[in-house]
Parts: sequence; C-alpha cells; structure tokens
Amino acid sequence: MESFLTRPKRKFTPEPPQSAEPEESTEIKLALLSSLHPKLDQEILLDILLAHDGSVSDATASLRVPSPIKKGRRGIGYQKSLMQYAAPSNAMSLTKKKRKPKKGSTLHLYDPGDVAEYTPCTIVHDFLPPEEANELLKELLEESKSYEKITFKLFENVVSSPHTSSFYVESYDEIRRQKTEYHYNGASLTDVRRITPRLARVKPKVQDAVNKEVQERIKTRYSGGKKLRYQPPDPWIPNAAFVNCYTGPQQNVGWHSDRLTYLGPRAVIGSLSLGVAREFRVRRVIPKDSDNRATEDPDAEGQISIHLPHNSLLVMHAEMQEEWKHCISAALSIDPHPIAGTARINITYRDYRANMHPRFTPKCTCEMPCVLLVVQRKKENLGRYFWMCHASNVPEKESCGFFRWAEFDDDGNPLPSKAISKPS
Ligand SMILES: O=C(O)CCC(=O)C(=O)O
Ligand SMILES: [Fe+2]
Repeated sequence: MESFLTRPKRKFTPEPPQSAEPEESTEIKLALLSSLHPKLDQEILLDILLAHDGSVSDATASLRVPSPIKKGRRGIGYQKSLMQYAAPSNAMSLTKKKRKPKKGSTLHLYDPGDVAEYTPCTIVHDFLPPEEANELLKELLEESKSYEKITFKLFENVVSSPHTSSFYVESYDEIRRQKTEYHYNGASLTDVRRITPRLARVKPKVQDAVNKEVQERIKTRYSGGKKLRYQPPDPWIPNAAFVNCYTGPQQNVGWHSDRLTYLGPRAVIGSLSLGVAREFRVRRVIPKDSDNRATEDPDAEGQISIHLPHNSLLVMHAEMQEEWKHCISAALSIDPHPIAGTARINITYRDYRANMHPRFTPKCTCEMPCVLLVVQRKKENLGRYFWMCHASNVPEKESCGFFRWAEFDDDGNPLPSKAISKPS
C-alpha cells in the first residue's frame, strides 16, 4: 500500500549505479498524476502521460483543459469464466493455449480458474460465512469513518492519496514499535490501531486459506513443484493488516508494487475484499535492455482486470511484488452494495518478518533504516534486491545516495551485506 506514494527523485539525488534502476517509473508518475486528477480514469491519464513524454507537470498542465472521456468503455460487469467461450469437447484447449492480453487492451477475469491461470494471484469467492463477512464489513465501515487520506507534497502542491486507510497490529507494544521504529516513505505512521475483535477472528481463517493456496501454487505452477528462490519455506503468519476504504467509484490506488522492506523477498499477501465489487488490475513489468525503448510503454502487454466481489480473498503469490504491478482503478460505474452503499473495504493481511525489523537492516549515511527495492525493469541485474536511502522517496529530504546490493539466502533470510558501495 505504502509504495504508491513514492515520488519522483529530485534532481540533486545522486544516481544509483547503472545496474540498478531509476525510481521515477511510469507507474509512480501515473500514481502522482492520478492523485492530482482523481476523477480521471487511469487509462486516460496513462495516455496523457505518454503523450507528454512522461512529464507529470506537462501532463497536469494539459489537463487544465478538460479532456474528453472515451465512449463505450465498460464498467464493472459480470461474466462467469473465459471457459464459457470454449466448446465443451475441447474445453481444456483454452487453458492450454494461454491467451495474453494485447497491448493496450484489458483481459477481464472473474473465474478463480482463470485468475490462477493468467495472473500471479488466486482468488477464493464466498470466503467467509455470509454473516461473518457482513459483520466484519459493518465493523470496518464504522472504523473507516475516522480513516484519513495520506497527504504528501508534490512540487509545490500538497496532494492526498485517492482513498483512506489505517494500519492494524496485534498489541499495544506493537503499535508503539510501529510508531517509533518503522518508517513509511520516510515518516512514521500516526494512525496505527489495535486489531479489532472481528479482524482478529478472521485472521486464522485467512492464514489457513493463504497457506493452502501457496502450497497448491507451488505444487501446480512452480518449476519442479518447488518454492521459488528466496521464498520462505515456513508457514505464512499474518501479524499486521492495512485496511483501505474506497468510498466511491473514483477512489483508487495507483499502479505500484508493495514495499518489501519489512516483508522480505517473495512476500505473500492475503487481501480480503468487502462491499462494492471493484477491479484489481495487474500487469507484468516488462524488463528492457538499456537501449530498448520499445518496451517503455508499461501497457505493452496489456492489463488484466481481476474482479473482486464482496467476501472474496485474493492471494498475491510470491512472484507478484517483484515481477508485477497492481492498482485499483477508478470505476465509471459500480453496483451499490446493500450494506456498504458505494464503499469498498479491503484488508491486506501481511507477515512482517522478525528478521526484517529495521534493527537488522542497513542504515544509510543519514542514519535512517534503508528501503528494500528490487530491479524490475532492467534486464541487467533483473531480480536483484538492493537497499537505498529512504530519502530518495521523500520530498524536501535530501538523499545521501546510499546504495547497497541486498543479499539473501535461498529461503529469503538476510545475509550480512558486503562492502558499502556509494554511487559515484
Ligand atoms: O484495495 C486493494 O484491493 C489493494 C490495495 C493495495 O494494493 C494495497 O493496499 O497495497
Ligand atoms: Fe498494493
């Protein structure tokens, strides 16, 4: 959740080595643009951003003139499965012949089989007994009345995230630790709450379901039926939850990957949706050679839209944060939910790993714990993790330019890092 608020690096930030990647990616610019123009659809904003050679300020300037909304676009709809388009006699051929979304297009997925087939996620519909889901939704709608938008500074403007959120942990001690020891975008969280009784009751169910889905994924999808490199072999135990609230169709979250700083490599996230159905869009990050401009269009492989109805559990698997981006796109229309009206609540349960506590991770020259990032775009060093000064992402803060490759064992445990290498 936290990483969509990262901002473009300012001019005086030292460049990381050539082998790492720059921070000002298109999705970050898109997230910023979307924060400034929350009423506009992300696809339209992406077009405008690309038309202005990736300049957020030029794109923003052009938006002072109202832009036409594309006609004939689809809102959230209902469709059972892509399998319905296959003839019964050769139903399997559809799954065997994987259909990729094309450049600029969106493949809409509703069926759990399709989601597992086309994306690094699995989905469980009707996850909780209906009454339990409704009670949890009511509890969190009440809680969300006091959630706040995260505000941040962009150029000379103060902008806010286009939705509200809060963070829940298991004890008062943990609240204190979160407020004093952990950092998000260079600041401490101010709104950290004790897990509510209903969130606590649902947690073991999410834990069991996620662990089952992870085992199934490894068995059926990963090469040799073995976990991925850097994926922890031990069970996933959620100990924190971000709760997001989207009060209306225009509230959204821009393209991002979730930060791995406290979750470690190959993080798995369990995401429970309640209330209004919304589209969770995903797209693979396409690595490029340094001279390959053709793949700079982030939409080159198209997008996949996973439709998240009330009471569905989405598992983001170990390949998701490193290799894919996701967002909740603004909707043109929604079907009101009988309890939530136009609102959607989303809970992302996360496993904050003890060995990724900031006391164990490198500090930069400004004496702040670093952020953990991964090379996603450049083919050179693709998938390598690195630590960077947190201030690279914080406006009004000067980065010390700290950079160090992060080393992990095969199970994702951090290894003592070697020499500090400052970019030249
Ligand atoms: O609302 C959602 O389903 C996703 C939210 C999200 O991506 C996040 O909290 O990181
Ligand atoms: Fe996220």
